[in-house]
Amino acid sequence: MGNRYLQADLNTFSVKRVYGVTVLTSIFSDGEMSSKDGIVLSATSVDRQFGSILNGLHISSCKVGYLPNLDLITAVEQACRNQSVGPVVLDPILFDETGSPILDDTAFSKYVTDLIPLANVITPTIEEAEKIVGFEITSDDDVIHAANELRGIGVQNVLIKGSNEHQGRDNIRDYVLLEDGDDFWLTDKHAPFPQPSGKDDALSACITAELANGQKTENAIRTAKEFITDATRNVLQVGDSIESINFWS
Ligand SMILES: Nc1ncnc2c1ncn2[C@@H]1O[C@H](COP(=O)(O)OP(=O)(O)OP(=O)(O)O)[C@@H](O)[C@H]1O
Ligand SMILES: Cc1ncc(COP(=O)(O)O)c(N)n1
Repeated sequence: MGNRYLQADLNTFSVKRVYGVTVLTSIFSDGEMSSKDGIVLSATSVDRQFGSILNGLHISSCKVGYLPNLDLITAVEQACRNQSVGPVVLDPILFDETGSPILDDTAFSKYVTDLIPLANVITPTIEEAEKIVGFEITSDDDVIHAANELRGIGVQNVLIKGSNEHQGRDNIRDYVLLEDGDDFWLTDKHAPFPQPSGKDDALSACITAELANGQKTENAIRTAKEFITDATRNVLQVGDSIESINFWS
């Protein structure tokens, strides 16, 4: 977890009146996933963290983010499969900030085969969806095809996040394919630069929080997107250097 990513999750949970607890997989500075200076925790540590939060807490839903190696994927997969963690929202982090893949082939294969099918909702970017389904996405039809392929892997609900690179300058459109086969696009005006950080984590964290609050998946996704829209329009200037989405919009 970079120093701001985890906080974006917890700030979102708090605003949504959900009590958040965490299992840390790693520690690194913002934007330094690719550096060798970060710390990747052991599977044993992750097991113990799960043990401690599951001892006495009822977990209503669970967000899974950065998992940089096979051992951590296996540890989290086992916990999600064997423990009572509620619906799983999987936010794949498959590339570091330089665009290099994070997982080696064995770990990636495990991720796709064993972790993705456990997800109630998966929220890849277009690049992450391309990596998982194994073909390039250059059109709306490709996005829809990729979402169906992800459903084919076993994930129940898919949200593929838009990208202005693929969709033009004005709008950004996320595509949603639900378990029952219903699908829709969530369209938003592309917010002007500079972009506040935290949108990625807040989107999946908000879906997770809404599921914990008992919302149906479609409502959880729609509410989360509205939350991102509002939070992106009202940039929060924290000190001199941090431009964050505004969780309290
Ligand atoms: N420029 C933008 N204007 C409005 N919404 C955006 C913009 N960029 C991304 N979003 C929305 O934010 C959500 C998260 O998308 P994504 O993970 O691609 O963002 P990101 O730019 O990587 O986020 P961040 O760097 O802030 O964590 C999606 O719902 C996406 O549509
Ligand atoms: C631990 C971690 N690393 C990277 C990102 C992606 O962030 P962004 O969407 O800003 O690239 C993230 N959400 N969490």
